[in-house]
Amino acid sequence: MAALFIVLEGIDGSGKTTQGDLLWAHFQRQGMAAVLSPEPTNGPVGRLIRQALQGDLFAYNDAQQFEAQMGYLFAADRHYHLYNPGDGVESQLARQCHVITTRYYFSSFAYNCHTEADWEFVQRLNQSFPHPDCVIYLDLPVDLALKRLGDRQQRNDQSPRECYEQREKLTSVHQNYERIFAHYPGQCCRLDASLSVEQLHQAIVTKIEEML
Ligand SMILES: Nc1ncnc2c1ncn2[C@@H]1O[C@H](COP(=O)(O)OP(=O)(O)OP(=O)(O)O)[C@@H](O)[C@H]1O
Ligand SMILES: Cc1cn([C@H]2C[C@H](O)[C@@H](COP(=O)(O)O)O2)c(=O)[nH]c1=O
Repeated sequence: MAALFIVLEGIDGSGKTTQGDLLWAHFQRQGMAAVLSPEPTNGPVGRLIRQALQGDLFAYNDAQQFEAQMGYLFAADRHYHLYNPGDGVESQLARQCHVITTRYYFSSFAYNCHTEADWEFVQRLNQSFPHPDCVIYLDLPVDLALKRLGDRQQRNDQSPRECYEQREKLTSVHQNYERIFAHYPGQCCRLDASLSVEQLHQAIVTKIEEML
């Protein structure tokens, strides 16, 4: 059985981390090797991205210039994510280890594109990267996402709020996801992310087990 490259996508607060952790634990219980491998990564470019998202880095006044810079950085981080010899996706799959990533190039289209020129630009930056075996889109209404992010922020008031976690941006991101998945040719599964944690986990496991 070939190892799977599985992507979880969705707006901030949709439950990607929660579901990724549960799917990883499911694989472990089944005696299958699996790794959680999020984007942005914890590699050098990923750490730079985190600084930028927390507003600590660039002094762009123009939002489009900021997004173009982020598009380059995310593509560079994705190359590292896929091909770094230590724990890159390619080497994990070669070791028969499933890879569960929260976010992939879909997020670059969703978050870093505002014009048709942006879509073409992000397409060029990511065109050489492989499609995953399956992308699971956790579809959550923006209002519910904002509530969850607020609740999470109250519980972990140490974690800085990131620049994209606000209504107007997440509304635009949600619309971009609709466009992406209306045309995506690969294996894709859209799930209602407002389901309970356990219901959503079971739906994901059912989808993945169809592929094993
Ligand atoms: N199905 C669910 N029902 C209710 N709350 C949930 C559900 N899934 C996750 N949550 C809660 O919502 C918040 C966001 O979840 P999580 O961190 O998994 O989302 P995320 O998509 O990884 O977010 P981000 O993209 O911001 O990292 C957390 O506080 C989590 O406990
Ligand atoms: C991969 C990727 C991510 N982003 C944005 C989306 C999020 O707001 C942040 C951090 O991601 P997290 O899941 O909240 O940890 O990064 C992006 O703009 N473009 C991308 O390609």
